[in-house]
This record gives sequence, structure tokens and C-alpha cells, in this order.
Amino acid sequence: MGKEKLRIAIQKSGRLFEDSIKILKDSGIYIDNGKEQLRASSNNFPLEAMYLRNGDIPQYLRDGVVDCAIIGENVLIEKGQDIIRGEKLGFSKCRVSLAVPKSFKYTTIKDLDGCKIATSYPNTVNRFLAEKGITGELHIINGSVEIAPNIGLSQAIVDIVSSGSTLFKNNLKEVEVILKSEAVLAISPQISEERKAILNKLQFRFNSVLKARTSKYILLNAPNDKLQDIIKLLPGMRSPTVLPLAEEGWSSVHTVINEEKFWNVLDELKEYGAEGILVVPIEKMVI
Ligand SMILES: Nc1ncnc2c1ncn2[C@@H]1O[C@H](COP(=O)(O)OP(=O)(O)OP(=O)(O)O)[C@@H](O)[C@H]1O
Ligand SMILES: O=P(O)(O)OC[C@H]1O[C@H](OP(=O)(O)OP(=O)(O)O)[C@H](O)[C@@H]1O
Ligand SMILES: [Mg+2]
Repeated sequence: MGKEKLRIAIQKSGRLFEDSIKILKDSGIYIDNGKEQLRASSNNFPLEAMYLRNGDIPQYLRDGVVDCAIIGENVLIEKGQDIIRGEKLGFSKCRVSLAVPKSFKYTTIKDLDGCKIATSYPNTVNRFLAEKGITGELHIINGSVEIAPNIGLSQAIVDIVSSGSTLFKNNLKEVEVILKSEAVLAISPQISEERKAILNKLQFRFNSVLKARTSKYILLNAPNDKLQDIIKLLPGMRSPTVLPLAEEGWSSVHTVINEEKFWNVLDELKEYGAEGILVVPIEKMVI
């Protein structure tokens, strides 16, 4: 593959760091740890990691200083509309929401026309207000946004919500979800053809890991007279594997299923007489 290395930006510290390292590790890419060095290379994949602030990453991608990044989608929506959005990575799920004090009698967004709104995401807020046909006076603050209404800085806030506990603790209520976000693989519009070839390999590995994370391998015993009904519930990758049991009239069925789907079909499987159901994690999935 030559000397060329793909440069990936990873959040230096914060909510994305550990899961970013984990997805690389699960993809078989080890990075000599390097958080202190701010840049570190993998010794088994042509990749160099740069540890940066999440909020600075769109600019680095735009300038082509890094080729790709693991970043919160909300940051791209705020200040990286020109950056290519690749795979959603399934972690750091949150939403960007509008919240007001619990005592605020909120019925529609029009109630906030002309109000002061504190946020770290001004572009997202301005776009949202314009869409709704109202105006607001924005106060841009970088952190602890939830405190703003309590200290008289604003009537409302727009910030990240996940469990809702920060809003709750600050006596606020979520009234509009502006967007939903999760970590994504972002790609520089300036990436070279050579590095794109390395990126494709990285994306292939990420996809194998992500599919495996949401899928389970299941094994169960089924009475032969209900096999067809059970197979219909479990389509599998191509189709399930069916093996005869030593006991006459019974078979063992093996298949791969999305975990969420498994819980949805479990009752029906049991109704058809399936028993001895085993659910096994999958390490990688290449299809
Ligand atoms: N409470 C949360 N639950 C889930 N995901 C979150 C939460 N807060 C933030 N995120 C997501 O994780 C990303 C990183 O958040 P974090 O608070 O670590 O960094 P930051 O303060 O926004 O950035 P920087 O690295 O520039 O200091 C956010 O952009 C968002 O996508
Ligand atoms: O709904 P919750 O689960 O309470 O999460 C939401 C909070 O999490 C984030 O802050 P974070 O903890 O990342 O602090 P920060 O301001 O230092 O980034 C976000 O800015 C909210 O304040
Ligand atoms: Mg934060």
C-alpha cells in the first residue's frame, strides 16, 4: 500500500474519545497510545491519528489537514455542512433541543418570538428559527448553557440533551427537538485518491464491526412440524442452517438476526414450540 497514511482526527478528550478508540480496536487497528503526543500512528494499518477538539475538527477537514474524523454529527450540522458525512457509528447518541423553564407556559414555538436564547450552536438555532418564521436574540456561550435562564441571561436555551438529567436539575423542560445526532465518520472534501483507497478499507472494517454489534447468532431447537413457520420468522443472512437433532422429530436452527428483531419475534418462536434458545454475540460480520 506504499508509504501513504490516512490521517484521522479523534476527539482528544470527552465523550467521543473512548468509543472512537474502541471502534478502531474492534476493527483490528491498534494505535500506540498517544493521547499525550497529539498524533500517533498505528503499527498494523496505514493510519495516523490526531487528537483534537471536537469543535475544531470541521475546519481541519475543510483544510485537508486531516482526511477523516470521528465527530458528533451535530457539530457537522452546525459548522461543517460542506464536509462529507459517512457512516453513522452508533454511539454518542443525543439530540439538540430547545428547552425553557418548567414554569414557562409553552404551547408553540411562536411563544418564543423575540425571546433571548442561549446556545453553543448559533447556526443550528438560526436555521431552526428561520424555518419556523420567528426571530430570537442569540446569546452564544460555550458551556453550562443550562444555567442561562436561571441567571436571567435568556428565556430559553438550545443545547445537547441525552438522558435529560441536566435539564431536570436546572428546572428546564425540553419543548422542541431540533435534530438528532450520533458519532459519524466525516470525510474531508480534499481527500486524495490514494488515501481514499485506505479510507475504503477502514469503512469496510467499520461496517463489519457495526453490523456485528447490532446482530446476534441464535441457536434453537424446533419441532420439525413447525420448522417452516419458525424459518419464516428468522430469515438469516441467506437462510438459516437446519440440522437434525439426535432425537427424532426435532431440528436445530442456527441463524443471524438483528438483536431488536430477536426480541420482537421471541414470543412467536416460543408459540411455535422453539426451545433451548441460545443468543451468542458476533465478533465481525462480513457480507
Ligand atoms: N450527554 C451526551 N450524551 C451523548 N452524547 C453527547 C452528550 N453530550 C455531547 N454528546 C455528543 O458527543 C460530542 C462530544 O461531546 P463533548 O461534550 O465531549 O465535547 P465538546 O465539549 O462538544 O467538544 P470539544 O472536544 O470541542 O471540547 C458532541 O458533539 C455530541 O455529538
Ligand atoms: O441530558 P444529559 O444526559 O444530562 O446530557 C446533556 C448534557 O451533556 C452535555 O454536557 P457535558 O456533560 O458533555 O459537559 P460539557 O459542557 O463540559 O461538554 C450537554 O452539553 C448537556 O449539558
Ligand atoms: Mg459536552
